[in-house]
Amino acid sequence: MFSDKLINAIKSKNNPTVVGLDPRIESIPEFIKEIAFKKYGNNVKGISEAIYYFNRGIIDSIFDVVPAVKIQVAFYEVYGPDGFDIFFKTAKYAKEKGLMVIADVKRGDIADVAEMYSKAYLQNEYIDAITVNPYMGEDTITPYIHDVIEHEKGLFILVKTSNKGSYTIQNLETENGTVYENVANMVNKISNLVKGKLGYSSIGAVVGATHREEAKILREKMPSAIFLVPGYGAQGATAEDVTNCFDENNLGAIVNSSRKVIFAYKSQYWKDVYSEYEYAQAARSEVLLMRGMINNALLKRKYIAC
Ligand SMILES: O=c1ccn([C@@H]2O[C@H](COP(=O)(O)O)[C@@H](O)[C@H]2O)c(=O)[nH]1
Repeated sequence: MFSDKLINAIKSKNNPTVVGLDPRIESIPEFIKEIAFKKYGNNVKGISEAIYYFNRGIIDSIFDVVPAVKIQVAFYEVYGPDGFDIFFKTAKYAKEKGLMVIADVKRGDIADVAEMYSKAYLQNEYIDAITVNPYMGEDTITPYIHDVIEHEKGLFILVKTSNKGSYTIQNLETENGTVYENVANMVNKISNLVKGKLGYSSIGAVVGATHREEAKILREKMPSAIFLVPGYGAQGATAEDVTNCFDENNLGAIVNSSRKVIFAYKSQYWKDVYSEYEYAQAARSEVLLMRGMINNALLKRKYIAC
């Protein structure tokens, strides 16, 4: 079952983080673009191949220390069929390296269309889980559950997103609490249908790292859901901010960082240590730093609670 596999991978790597493969062509090292453009031209094919070369470097450098990667489809979709091809090739490459693969596709549509999305992603052998948008209602989530069970896949449902604008709709008060609390109640109900041996569900929630207080409420509302937590690093959230997403066993959450890890070689912190040729080593150093910071913050929280 997806949840057992993910929790075991987090435990064995002692690392509750996921690296986001959100490649922006302008931030990819020049040497990679030169190679790819020379071979394929400075066009969507050349760009897609540059992205694939870049992703492979990152994956080779981090696969032994992180449990999973999250691939944001928008950065591939933008390059049409060539980009889409690289999206699935990246998923395959990561999977073959033993990583779990979360496809961040944020789908949401009426039930019979959702069934097609489910087939496209949850029935793909290289994808372990996807993100979905529940704001069209519970009936639009139901079609994915069959594939979650049948193919042992995972689902992360948007509950409280990391962006500032999430307040305008998700924090609206209703007679039964905020909108996001209502969505959390729905996720909790659904997640209880698919619990693994370790007590966690394969149906989890997306909870932004940028909302410390909301995370506390949500952790209580969805005790068996694994939280996928974006917003760490580039969006400003810190290791202390994410601790409320974890349960009393310091499990039950996986924190994503995309730009800050994959383009670490360009950052203030690492730019004098690594050249562009060493972009992948820089990513590894950044993710190890992130692991250390989060694990320390979790330990500190445990000691304070004792
Ligand atoms: O609430 C959400 C849900 C998803 N995301 C995704 O996470 C990454 C964040 O990238 P960073 O570079 O680490 O900021 C990106 O793929 C988003 O689509 C999110 O940010 N917030």
